[in-house]
Amino acid sequence: MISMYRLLEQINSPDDLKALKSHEVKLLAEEIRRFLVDSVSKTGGHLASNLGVVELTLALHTVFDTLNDKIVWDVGHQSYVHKILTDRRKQFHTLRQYKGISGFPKRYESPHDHFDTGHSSTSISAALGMASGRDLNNERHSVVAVIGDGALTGGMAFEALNHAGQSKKNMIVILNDNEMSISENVGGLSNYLNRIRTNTVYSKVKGDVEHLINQIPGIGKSVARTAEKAKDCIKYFFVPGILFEELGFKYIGPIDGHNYNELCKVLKSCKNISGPVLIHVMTKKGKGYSLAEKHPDKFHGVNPFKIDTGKPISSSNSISYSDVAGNTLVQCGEENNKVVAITAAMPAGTGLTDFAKRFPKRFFDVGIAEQHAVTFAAGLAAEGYRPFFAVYSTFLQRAYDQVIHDVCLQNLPVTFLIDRAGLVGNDGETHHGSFDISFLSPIPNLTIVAPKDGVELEEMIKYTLQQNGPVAIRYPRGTAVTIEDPTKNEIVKGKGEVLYGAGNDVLIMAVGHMNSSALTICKKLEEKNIHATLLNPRFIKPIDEDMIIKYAKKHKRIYVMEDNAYIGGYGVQVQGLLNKHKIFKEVHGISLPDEFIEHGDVNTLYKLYGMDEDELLQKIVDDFTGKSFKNIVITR
Ligand SMILES: Cc1ncc(C[n+]2csc(CCOP(=O)(O)OP(=O)(O)O)c2C)c(N)n1
Ligand SMILES: CC(=O)[C@@H](O)[C@H](O)COP(=O)(O)O
Ligand SMILES: [Mg+2]
Repeated sequence: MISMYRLLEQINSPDDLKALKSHEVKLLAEEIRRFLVDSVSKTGGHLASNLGVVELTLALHTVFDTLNDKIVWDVGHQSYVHKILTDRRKQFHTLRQYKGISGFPKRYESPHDHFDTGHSSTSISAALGMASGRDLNNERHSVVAVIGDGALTGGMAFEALNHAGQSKKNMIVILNDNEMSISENVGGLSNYLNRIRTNTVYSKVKGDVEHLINQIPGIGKSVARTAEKAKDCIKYFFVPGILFEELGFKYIGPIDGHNYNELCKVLKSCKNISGPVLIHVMTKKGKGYSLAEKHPDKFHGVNPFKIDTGKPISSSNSISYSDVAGNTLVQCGEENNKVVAITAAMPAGTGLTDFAKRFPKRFFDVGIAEQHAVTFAAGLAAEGYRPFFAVYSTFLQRAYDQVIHDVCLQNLPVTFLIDRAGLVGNDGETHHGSFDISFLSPIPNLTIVAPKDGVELEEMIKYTLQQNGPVAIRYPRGTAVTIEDPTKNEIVKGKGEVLYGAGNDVLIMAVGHMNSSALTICKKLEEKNIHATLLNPRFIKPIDEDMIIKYAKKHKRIYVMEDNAYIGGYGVQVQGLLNKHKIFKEVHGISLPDEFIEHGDVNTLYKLYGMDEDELLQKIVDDFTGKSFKNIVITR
């Protein structure tokens, strides 16, 4: 039987690709698209972006030798074809699984991966650094950054373009323009690129200028005639890519990003151009799989799905924490017209789609620009609005100074809806929200809360509107659980709650959604005649000193469970409090170790780091029955 991947099976390295004739490469492109859809439909991952870069990646690996030439993939979610062509096709069924290949470039994974990515807009900076290092070493290889139109909206990208244009280093920036970020791309740059794509830049501006001049009473007509004569300078100023040319780049494009032969021709010629070159390629996100072409946003990041219908294999009607946040924000927006919502190019992922539809004037998608988003929110707050910036924990890391300098220092009422706090799973090291408690806790004026479930998340969002300062609310990726709450306490600043109280043996303090498994553990301990108390801190900051001291004094063993790094986490803060009150008891931190956590499904990772129910229960029981008890923070 003829294999579906007759050509692809011959490709075990880029040298095998270079041996193909161009008509064979076109057939190979079709096989790669079939392989991508088939494989990602089983594993999940980033599909549409990779379908859009098949010919581009083939051309790159035809023209360059990536054992010597260096390619940096911005975000890196579109590097699957690169991985398939560089010795990882056979492991592709392990994509993003624990101990499988990563969904992003990883230097540890292959000599063809020259820079790890995952967060957007870093590629041009990294490539310029690599080009500068090359020149200092008197080497001569090529350095290429592949950046999408979405990633180009990130401030870092402009910082790098600015520097590269002036430094005149030999490097190539390939702008992969598919008019999409995760959702529709936004911003003036995106409009500019679209004008280039549709070649209306010059005619649009010429018309605007003439209209403007003719408006000038009296002299307008003669000036218009002068301007007519000067049209060359207008034309020059608005020819495609002039923005990049003015920054010091040689602009090439726009070219068809699906025409392999044209791409090879352009790349070959650009290899020898001195100074920085920007090649503007136009591609279609999702190309070759009609459902992804029609819905590139829905097929940006997918769970395993049925190829014929595009429907997820395991569909659930469960409500996610992001849904709860978005729904609550719509409620708040109905009642308070000062409520505004901000996203940095992640409206769907952060649950803001409904708010955007309901309050288009009070919804802002700033592009992949978290730093700008935070200070933009501060500006809105200074004008009397109540901004909610919904952002993944890991991406908020990029805007740390803006949180301190522009929001908290001025004590402005901005609320950070910190989604994906804790382990996110398959995206791995670059995407886990492992550090937000550690990096936010030292900031004065900032209130930090962690709801135990979806109900409390809703209450906490509403609570922030009664506050006048900045608040950070952290919650995880995934289904919003509901924990029966015996006390049903209202939210009081700086106050936690007792979720389970059965005795003085074990005190567990669980941060946020960790309360769900902590409650199960307490009940199982009871069956083993070990009497536990469970506290839900609710407030990471201000910490509930009275509650902690009161219960710490009474209990023999103290455990803090948090899906945050141990260092700078809540557990360390509790230990500090006990020491301050001269309560010399050890606080056992059930936290993330001082390591970057690899990719894999969340349950596997929690088990690996001793944070799942069974592991934890056993450890506490061992502790009580005298078996040696390692401090739970794992150091491998
Ligand atoms: C700092 C940061 N913010 C947000 C994201 C989430 N994110 C991943 S891909 C993406 C859109 C990228 O669009 P583009 O660069 O055009 O690539 P395409 O998927 O269109 O190929 C976003 C917003 C991220 N990876 N990094
Ligand atoms: C590549 C990227 O950064 C995003 O697509 C991210 O993978 C989305 O994560 P979620 O799947 O948690 O929304
Ligand atoms: Mg794009």
